[in-house]
Amino acid sequence: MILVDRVQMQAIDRYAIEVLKVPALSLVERASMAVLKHINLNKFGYFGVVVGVGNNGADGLALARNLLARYKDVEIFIIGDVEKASPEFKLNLESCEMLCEEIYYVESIEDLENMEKRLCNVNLIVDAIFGTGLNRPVTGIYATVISIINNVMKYKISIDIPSGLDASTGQDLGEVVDADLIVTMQLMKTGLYEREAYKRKCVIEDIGIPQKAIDSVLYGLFN
Ligand SMILES: NC(=O)C1=CN([C@@H]2O[C@H](COP(=O)(O)OP(=O)(O)OC[C@H]3O[C@@H](n4cnc5c(N)ncnc54)[C@H](O)[C@@H]3O)[C@@H](O)[C@H]2O)[C@@H](O)CC1
Ligand SMILES: [K+]
Repeated sequence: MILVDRVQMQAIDRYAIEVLKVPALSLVERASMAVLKHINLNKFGYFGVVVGVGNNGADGLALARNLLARYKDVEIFIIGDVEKASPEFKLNLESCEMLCEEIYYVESIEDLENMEKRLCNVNLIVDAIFGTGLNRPVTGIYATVISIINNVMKYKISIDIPSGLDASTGQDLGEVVDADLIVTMQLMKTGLYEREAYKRKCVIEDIGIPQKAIDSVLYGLFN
């Protein structure tokens, strides 16, 4: 099995997008469909999707859009400054806004209380706050959001990595989402592999990153 750390995964993503011209939006879409594949839609019908504003959040919004397209009930909670969001996030948000009336921006104590109350009603929580972009301790509102997610006793799926976990070292960078299932994209991350408790809950899904991007970054081929 190939293992990659955070920096290697980011370099592979970048190579695929910038050198091999794979559209970032198509990777995000594939990531969302990879997660959807692991959701039993006969069992789960009401979803809380909690997103940060990077591409992990974009994966979450694309998943929300695909669930909404199937007439599922979805509530979306956004943490962070949308002005600074990635283009893939913004595009998916525009579509979610057309399909979903339940989009909540979590900024204040009241917003946190509202989120907690609402998450108690859903059947499944999707964690799309941080992925490989997490590079420092989780503090403030992010830490509170993760502890609320952990306190709500619902089935939880983390996209790529449980938010709060260091993708390279497997260290908890503060609060970490206690996921029931982790759908990690394209390659196993060292941080997940090092921690038995996370490794057990992990599935790896191909999202269409060409092998050439992996060979170039990991083995210096094609440079
Ligand atoms: N690069 C790409 O285009 C792709 C990314 N994908 C997804 O996107 C993720 C990576 O996306 P991003 O690089 O946008 O990063 P993330 O979405 O993981 O993180 C978003 C941003 O959070 C900020 N941040 C980091 N640590 C923080 C902290 N402790 N508190 C507050 N903010 C913090 C960083 O500035 C970071 O850019 C992957 O894990 C994967 O899920 C893949 O789905 C497909 C392709
Ligand atoms: K995540």
